Amino acid sequence: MDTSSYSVPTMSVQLGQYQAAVEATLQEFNARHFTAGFWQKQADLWVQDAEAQQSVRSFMGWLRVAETMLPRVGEIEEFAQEIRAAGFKHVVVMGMGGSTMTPIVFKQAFEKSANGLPLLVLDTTNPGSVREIEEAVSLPETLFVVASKSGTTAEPLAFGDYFYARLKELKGERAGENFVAITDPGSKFVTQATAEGYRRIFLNFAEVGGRFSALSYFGLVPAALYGIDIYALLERAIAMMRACGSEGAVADNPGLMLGVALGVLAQQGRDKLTLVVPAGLTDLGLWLEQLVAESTGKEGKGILPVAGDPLGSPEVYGPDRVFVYVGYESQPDEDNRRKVAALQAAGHPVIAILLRDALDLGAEFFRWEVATAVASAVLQINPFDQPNVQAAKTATDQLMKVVVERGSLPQTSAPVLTENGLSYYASVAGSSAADVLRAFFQQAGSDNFLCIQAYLMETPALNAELDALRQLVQQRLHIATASGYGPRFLHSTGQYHKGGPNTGLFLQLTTDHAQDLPLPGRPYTFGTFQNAQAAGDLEALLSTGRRTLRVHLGSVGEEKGVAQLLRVVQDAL
Ligand SMILES: O=P(O)(O)OC[C@H]1O[C@H](O)[C@H](O)[C@@H](O)[C@@H]1O
Repeated sequence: MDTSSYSVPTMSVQLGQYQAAVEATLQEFNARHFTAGFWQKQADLWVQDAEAQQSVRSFMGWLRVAETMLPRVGEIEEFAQEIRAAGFKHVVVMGMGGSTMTPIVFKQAFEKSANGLPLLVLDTTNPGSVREIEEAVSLPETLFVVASKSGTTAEPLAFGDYFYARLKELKGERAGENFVAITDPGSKFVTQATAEGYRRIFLNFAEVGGRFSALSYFGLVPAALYGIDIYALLERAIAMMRACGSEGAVADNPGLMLGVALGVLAQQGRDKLTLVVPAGLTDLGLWLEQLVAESTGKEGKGILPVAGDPLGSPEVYGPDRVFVYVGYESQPDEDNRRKVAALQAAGHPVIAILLRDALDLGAEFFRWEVATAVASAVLQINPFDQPNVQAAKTATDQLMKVVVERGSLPQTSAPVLTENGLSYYASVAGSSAADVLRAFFQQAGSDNFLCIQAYLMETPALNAELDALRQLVQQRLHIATASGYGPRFLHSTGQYHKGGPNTGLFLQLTTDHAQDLPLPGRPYTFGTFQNAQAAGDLEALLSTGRRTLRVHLGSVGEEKGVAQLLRVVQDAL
């Protein structure tokens, strides 16, 4: 294959006063032949402890996975053809974190091609969202792709069991025809999928970690089913590999440049990677959040990707930002570009990447994977583990044990206040909801961020309300804001929240789930599972000394409850 005809997407890096510091680190890295060591998986570039070094070495399979996958394109495309020929009309990919982020990006960035199948992604335990997917498809004509590297993650197993039981009611012993697994060789899930007669099991690669798996079966199987030219995606990724030094010394390594810039900026306090994208690329933010936050957010260090923050004028930003614009060469995207230019003129560091078309995402996945690993070397941390994600999972597991034994979640401590049906749980107090919120937000320092954690059903209306809440906080407090739906963010930015610097204010939103959904074979519902995940994470946040406020919307209703909260925040700030 000749990929030499592909150039990689352009990137401009304007660092202002940080130029000299970034150049000094680049020179130092080049002087010690960092790129050569990187491709040789030299683990002491990141960590010095022998066990941690072993872990680093064992998760670097992503470096060459695009090359490994290229000869397998035919096999994946034949499979997609088989699915179309069998009469399937929909594809639902189910999983968490790295196992579903790439299909989410593809679905938004690409138009479904004429021979592709409509694609939906399920990555939440919210009963309303599960029901929404069930109602959007014709079950017998739907292919369910259960994607889990470890094969032990609770959510994908629950999704698989739920839809398998539904299909069994409709097709009896032939239910497995509608199911495909993507998992690691030898995972427990291989045994289950085999026993249940899954149509196909794609075995991925143990040495490719979840958030670095975009260019493996996890990204490529859904892409091919959706009708994307996966050969072209890989060709562009391989062009980027070469530009990043996979075949020997290179002069301007775009992954090294980006990674050193982000790492050095974070060290200098510019640790909020604020992403600016046109409408068709907003979900790239979800992918980047997972890659960057989960890889770097540990040991009190890290880079926080801020996606979906309303883009303001320079005066609303503190000196904790680096702005990264990712857009299309051919799209003017005037409003964003004008604002980014103003930010640059005001002295903020700005990095801009221009894609020719959506297939360039193949190259960008690889650039960002390299950059994340390089930034982690600057910060001297292991990019491939996620120790604090486990803490929340363990707390949730404990709570679920209680649910199994006693039939319901244990009582939490009493709220500090209940007003108009909303209950407030916090370490700060007040005689009204506005007082509680004021006290909560008064804790914010200038380099802090607000993180909204919504264990609710994602809808366009709720998204708009959460955006309005973020905008209000940004305008009144001039701090970064982030927002995520639980449990999705638990497998992504959740690592940074508990393992990164203690600069977050966490606003958790939960509800009673008036319309719940039973989980087959388990003595609990999706709603209880989701609430246990919220409670488990709250415990993990508190145990690492994080400042939290949980607002339980009870039976007020999700959109109505958040609208009410927004009005209280307006009064409070
Ligand atoms: O693919 P799985 O093994 O099911 O893992 C899904 C996700 O779960 C974990 O929480 C990790 O933190 C993520 O990095 C991972 O992508």
